[in-house]
Amino acid sequence: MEHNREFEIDGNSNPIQISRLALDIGGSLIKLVYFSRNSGDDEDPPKDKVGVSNGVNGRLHFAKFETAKINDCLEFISANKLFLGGGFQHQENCTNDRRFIKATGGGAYKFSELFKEKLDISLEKEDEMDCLVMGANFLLKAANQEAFTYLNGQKEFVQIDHNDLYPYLLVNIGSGVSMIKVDGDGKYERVSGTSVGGGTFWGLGKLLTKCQSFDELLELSHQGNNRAIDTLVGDIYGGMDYSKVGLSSTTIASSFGKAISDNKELEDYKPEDISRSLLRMISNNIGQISYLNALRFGLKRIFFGGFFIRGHSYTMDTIAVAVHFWSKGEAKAMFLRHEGFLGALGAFMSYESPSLDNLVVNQMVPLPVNASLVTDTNFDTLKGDLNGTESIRCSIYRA
Ligand SMILES: Nc1ncnc2c1ncn2[C@@H]1O[C@H](COP(=O)(O)OP(=O)(O)O)[C@@H](O)[C@H]1O
Ligand SMILES: CC(C)(COP(=O)(O)O)[C@@H](O)C(=O)NCCC(=O)O
Repeated sequence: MEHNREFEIDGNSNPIQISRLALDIGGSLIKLVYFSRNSGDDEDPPKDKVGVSNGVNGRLHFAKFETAKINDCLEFISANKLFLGGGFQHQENCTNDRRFIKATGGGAYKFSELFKEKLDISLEKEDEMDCLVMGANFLLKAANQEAFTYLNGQKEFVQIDHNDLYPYLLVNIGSGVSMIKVDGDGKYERVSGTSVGGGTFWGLGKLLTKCQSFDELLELSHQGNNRAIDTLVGDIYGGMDYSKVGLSSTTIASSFGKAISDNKELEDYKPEDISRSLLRMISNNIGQISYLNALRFGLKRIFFGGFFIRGHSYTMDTIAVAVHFWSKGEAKAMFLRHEGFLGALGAFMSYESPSLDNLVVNQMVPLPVNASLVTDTNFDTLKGDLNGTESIRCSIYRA
């Protein structure tokens, strides 16, 4: 049995002690969150009011892998010995030294045997919605500069009032989309969802453009013009607005509508235009359904997470405009810097056992006022897109 073992990862010269790893194994991506206490860290541990050390400094690391390449993920965990830190054995029963990792998402069930077989690790399953909500609540309360609005190309961080956070709508855009009304810590209801999500964009986009990666497809959308394929109100109304019902000539009347009448084949359209229309169609649709659900429950704030967003300006702009348009400015779309890691963070925080490490980690959840996440100086918050393989400095305090 190896507890609190120190070892090196990432070629860093400082010994790093990994004390927690959690996974979110989704339909498209596997997300990893792990905490390291870096013994080379020159900062003093956090102290309480009377100067007693009451926490640890360290780093939260984020990484992701395509679910289809799960073997790369297993190799990463194994090569970096991420499962060897303290607390990975069942502490409440000393005779049981089964190694386990907290895991959420459908893959925690699907790949359970594979983890056992390849790494001799049991996946301790945590409910996906529980984890999403736990991760979102934690970030909204504990992390600095986490939530932001995006309108007219401007990103603006939102100061979250901890006493006025609930209720809100959490929209997680992964392979599919879940919409969750959140009323408090552990208090939520999944009120809606749609199968037209990130998997749809990537799947259809791959078929229609022959792109080989999600990033390529997203990059293409930058250069495209959706008017080449979408039918606009003006196309139907002879260049005019349909002002009586509030539709301007530039509003999309029918996504991909031009493909019917253009008498063109798929090859006649530019892949960048296809990508742009697809991204717009899906983002618009999600924005609209989200707003309708917010309206259903009288919610004014909608937080969007999930890796579909990828801090991509056009995606966020489309979603924000859809929410603004349909709500006539009443509801607000907000995005999260750690968008894709909500579930993994929730799983990370669900460890429970009485060692110091566990105690410290557990304190992150109920006592967010005392927990602060400090942004790594290497990470430019304004550029966004925490893409995986980054880390953030993190001080975790006890009460
Ligand atoms: N590198 C990538 N590879 C595949 N999909 C990606 C990538 N980056 C972002 N995505 C988008 O993110 C979606 C998955 O989001 P995520 O929140 O991880 O959901 P899931 O838990 O279903 O895997 C994909 O369907 C795709 O739209
Ligand atoms: C089944 C899921 C919760 C799985 O989560 P994911 O891996 O997509 O993040 C999600 O894909 C979803 O909510 N789909 C939409 C199903 C529906 O409400 O129609």
